Amino acid sequence: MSDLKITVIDHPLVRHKLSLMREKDCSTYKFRTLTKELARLMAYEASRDFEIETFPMEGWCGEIIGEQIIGKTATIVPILRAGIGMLDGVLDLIPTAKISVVGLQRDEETLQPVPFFEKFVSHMDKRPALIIDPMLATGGSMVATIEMLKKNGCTNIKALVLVAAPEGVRVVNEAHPDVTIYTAALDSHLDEHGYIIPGLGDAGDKIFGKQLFNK
Ligand SMILES: O=P(O)(O)OC[C@H]1O[C@H](OP(=O)(O)OP(=O)(O)O)[C@H](O)[C@@H]1O
Ligand SMILES: O=c1cc[nH]c(=O)[nH]1
Ligand SMILES: [Mg+2]
Repeated sequence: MSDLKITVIDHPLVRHKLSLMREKDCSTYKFRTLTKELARLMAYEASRDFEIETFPMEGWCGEIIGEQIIGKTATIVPILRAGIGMLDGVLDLIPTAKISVVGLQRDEETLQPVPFFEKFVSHMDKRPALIIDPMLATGGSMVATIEMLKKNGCTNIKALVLVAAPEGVRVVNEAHPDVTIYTAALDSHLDEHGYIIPGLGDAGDKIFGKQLFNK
């Protein structure tokens, strides 16, 4: 696995919270709360390399040197549905961020992502983009999202996922080596249905409540 390009955020708080999410009977409320808390911690790490510039400012004791993040504010890109669960956590840290939305539904038979929605904010070429989705399984949904972002001019793209499968990381690395992936855990493998093992199960269903039927 050492050939995979991925940053595992193995902070004790992250490891503890992720284990709580793996519990068999984790409630929707608890799962949703932990998703938000983890997203907040991950956003802290993923924004570590945002560039800073200095500027003169008036402080209480006279002129001082202030610091500010350079350039246009980031756009957060939740992948519908499950990515919405991470949105508030990232916004806690980057409250001025703009939000672009991508809708993809993984076909349960073919495991291919089926696009159903996209809406991007202005100046995508000038903003860092932070894609959020709890699960990176085969990598199909992430690659499709990155392609949509690049088509709209994005050049600075990061992906934040709670759990990643090695198979999917490899697919994203090969298709888009410029994209940095952050995860709370790099798990073992995918099962025959494309679920991450040990993973979290169906993250969308756990955040929103189980779907009545699948289309
Ligand atoms: O890496 P992949 O194999 O593409 O799988 C990962 C995708 O599958 C899940 O979404 P799903 O399509 O189940 O939609 P949901 O968010 O509505 O549950 C998950 O949230 C990712 O978007
Ligand atoms: O393990 C997985 C794979 C795809 N989508 C999920 O919600 N979980
Ligand atoms: Mg789902």
